Amino acid sequence: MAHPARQWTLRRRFTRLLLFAALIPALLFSAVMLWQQYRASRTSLGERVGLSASLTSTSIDDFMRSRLAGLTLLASTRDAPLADWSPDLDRLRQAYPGLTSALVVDATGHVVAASPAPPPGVLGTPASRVDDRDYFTVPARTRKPHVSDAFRGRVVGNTPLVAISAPIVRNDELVGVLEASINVESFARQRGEAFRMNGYEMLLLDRGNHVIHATGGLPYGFMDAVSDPRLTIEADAPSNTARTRFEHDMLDGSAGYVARARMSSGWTLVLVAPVRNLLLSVGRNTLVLLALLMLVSLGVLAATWLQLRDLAQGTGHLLDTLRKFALGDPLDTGEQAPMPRELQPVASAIRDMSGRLNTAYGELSNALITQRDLAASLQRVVDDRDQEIADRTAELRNAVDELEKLASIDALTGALNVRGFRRDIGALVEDPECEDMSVGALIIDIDHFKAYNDRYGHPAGDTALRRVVGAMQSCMRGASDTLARVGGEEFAILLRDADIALAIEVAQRICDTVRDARIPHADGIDGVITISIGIAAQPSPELMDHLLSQADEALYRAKRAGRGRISR
Ligand SMILES: Nc1nc2c(ncn2[C@@H]2O[C@H](COP(=O)(O)OP(=O)(O)OP(=O)(O)O)[C@@H](O)[C@H]2O)c(=O)[nH]1
Repeated sequence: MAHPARQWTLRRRFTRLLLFAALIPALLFSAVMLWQQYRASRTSLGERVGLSASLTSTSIDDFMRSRLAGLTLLASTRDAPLADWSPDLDRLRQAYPGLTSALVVDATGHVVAASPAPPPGVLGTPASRVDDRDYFTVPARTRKPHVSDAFRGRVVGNTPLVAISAPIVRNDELVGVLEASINVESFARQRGEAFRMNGYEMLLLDRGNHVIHATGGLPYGFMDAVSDPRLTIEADAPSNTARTRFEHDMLDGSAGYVARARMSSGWTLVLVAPVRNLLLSVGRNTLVLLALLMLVSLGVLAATWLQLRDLAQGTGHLLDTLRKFALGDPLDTGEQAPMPRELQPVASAIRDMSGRLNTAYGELSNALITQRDLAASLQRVVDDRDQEIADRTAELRNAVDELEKLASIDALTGALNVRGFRRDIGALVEDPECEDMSVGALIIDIDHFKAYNDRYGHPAGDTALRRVVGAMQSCMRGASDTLARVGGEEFAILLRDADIALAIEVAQRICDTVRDARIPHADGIDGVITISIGIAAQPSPELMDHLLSQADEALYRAKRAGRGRISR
């Protein structure tokens, strides 16, 4: 079975083409680009986080070194008794912002001067002993400046602190330690917030891997011990060297880069950069790209739909024009109609075609008129010929009928001859309406006709024959009776619808009429021509030869009985 042709529209096909030929490749291309961008960004993130860790650790080191230099200078140059250093401590704190407090500790670990000034009565008490703090014990032991681990203030406040300290040595003897506490917030918070704004987390660990500072995204507080080996760095690592690794399970399961840098103070700076932010960035780029693609596609679709609409209007106008032209209207390809220039050649072609069609139509009409005239004249000739043939046929038929008639009639007497008689008998036998019709037959012979010819001559014999026939015909009932000359002076009469009685009646009348005609015949009966008649009849036209034979036998009997009579 033939399938109907598939229907499609330019707009739907163009939409599919745009989808398959442009949008899907664009999406694939975008996916590859975004994947490459993600890979490059990931690599770049690793490099950046390492560099940032290195720079930040150096920056914090510089911060500490600059303050430690001031502290060392003061510790090595001041000659006044330790208890009188409070004004120097104040100046030191003014010169180096970020110093929360400054202390002068004697060689036994007692605070002897402080800035800001402690509550009255604190100095000189056990509460002012700091000989358990590393910022005292280390410089006292090593006679070198020192940067402490994290601790909380005891004498002045309870804030998260680190300390820098320098030994006070006079004449090669330790007389005390100059110490300054630095609020961790002063050098760590701003840096940490800057990193957080970029999606990083910052962790600053002291030598014992206790937290000096941790940004809000990390699960650590001040002085918490950090044992995660991915965040710490071995003790013998050189300073200012960032070590960056990619870890798969950081910060609540997110993967990310971890950069660790050992500082000259012995602290460790850790930066964690989760790639989740990269994924968010890639996701944002993806959304922007998709939105851009969508806008471009919608723009292309809108432009194409408008073009197709204009094209459809133009072609629709041309089709209307052609339809009207086909219905007989004059052609108007729309000089005024809005039509794109691309369709103008089509309109021009239609105009040319219509011109040729009009010319061809005119020529065809003329040819049809000529052909119609020719056909009419030919028809007239044919009609004339037909009429002529019909006339000739009628004449021939009449001639044939005449010939037929002549061939059936005896030329001497005008009665039917044997051929005509046989034809009548045949028609009677064949006629179904005469199937049950009784028929009678008379066989008639002129008596002593040889003698007549002998006495009066043959021409007189012919005349006598014609007179006898005339007499017999006068006795017949009409068209239903047939008279035929079946021999030289022998006749037969066929009587339709006649039984034997009627046949006898007609035969007797004929016999009497011929006698009464009184045609002189000196050798005949009573001096006139007489006839003898044999009669037969039967109830149907069947076996006509038998009927005629019976009549012939009856004639024989009439002759033998003396002639001039009838016999059955
Ligand atoms: N004039 C003339 N004579 C004819 C014609 N046809 C036949 N005859 C004659 O008719 C005669 C018939 O004679 P036959 O047959 O002997 O019979 P018949 O003399 O009539 O004697 P029966 O019939 O016995 O009374 C012959 O002499 C034929 O020549 C014809 O057309 N014209």
